[in-house]
Amino acid sequence: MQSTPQRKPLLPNTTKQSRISLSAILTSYKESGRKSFAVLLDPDKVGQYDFTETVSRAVAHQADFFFVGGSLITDYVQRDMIAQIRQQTDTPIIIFPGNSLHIDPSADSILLLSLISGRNPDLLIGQHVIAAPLLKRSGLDIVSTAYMLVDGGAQTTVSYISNTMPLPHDKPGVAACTAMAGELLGMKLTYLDAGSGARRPVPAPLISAVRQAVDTPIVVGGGINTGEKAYDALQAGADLIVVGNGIEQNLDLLPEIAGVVSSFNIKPIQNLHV
Ligand SMILES: CC(C)=CCC/C(C)=C/CC/C(C)=C/CC/C(C)=C/COP(=O)(O)OP(=O)(O)O
Ligand SMILES: O=P(O)(O)OC[C@@H](O)CO
Ligand SMILES: [Mg+2]
Repeated sequence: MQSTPQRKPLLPNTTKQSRISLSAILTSYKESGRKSFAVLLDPDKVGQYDFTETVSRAVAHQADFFFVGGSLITDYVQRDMIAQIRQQTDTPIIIFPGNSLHIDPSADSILLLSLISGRNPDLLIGQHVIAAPLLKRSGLDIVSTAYMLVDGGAQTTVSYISNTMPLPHDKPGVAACTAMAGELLGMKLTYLDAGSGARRPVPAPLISAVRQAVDTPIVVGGGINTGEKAYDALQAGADLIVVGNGIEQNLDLLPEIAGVVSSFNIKPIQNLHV
């Protein structure tokens, strides 16, 4: 019998290994009670504000992560943006993708979002099938994420683009069951998002209900544009908060957010008497 000749793969397997595991970092932070914050940089808005200034201020105020992404990306700037952040800092860069076109191996991690609050099969599994071979080769740290949109008081870009209905903001039980399903399906992070620029952020009772329902780290974003809103989300059980528009519009929000986050991280002084 003739043996089939072994074909050489057209492309070599990637040798790049991501330097981080975001879910391991967030899980260990959660276990030690440490809270963190990420600054969201939208490649579509790069010409609209001084992006390098935002990065250096975020670094000065010890932002834990940079999220890079948007529902739409209308120009080829994402890669340059990542390179620019790398020039300024070692802070991990996480892609927050709107679709499979946004995969870029030059980042550290990518949130593999499955939009489990909606019933759009393309965003539950379709994009993932298309992206799987590229993701496998990318060397990126891939973070399986239960992504849930929560009604933030107005139509947001994400709910329009995703053609999905967000979870009702006053039904914490529905949110808790949805988050539980995501965790049982093996997703490593739970992300509650009121949508970028939301009029009202994810309500505290809804965050608390999800906190009680799952053990995964919880990320909360959308409409966090004051220190008080950041405090409320963290106090209700968020492990990581994500701030985009608020910082784009007002850099002075950065020290405020950083102050709130670190107030949760200051441990009470131990009793030193023996
Ligand atoms: C399979 C891969 C690689 C990705 C799947 C991607 C999925 C399922 C995305 C879910 C739906 C979606 C469109 C998410 C986008 C989230 C995001 C990056 C929001 C950032 O805010 P913008 O929506 O750009 O807000 P602005 O209106 O403020 O620009
Ligand atoms: O732009 P903002 O309103 O901060 O929202 C960011 C949010 O989409 C991240 O979850
Ligand atoms: Mg955008």
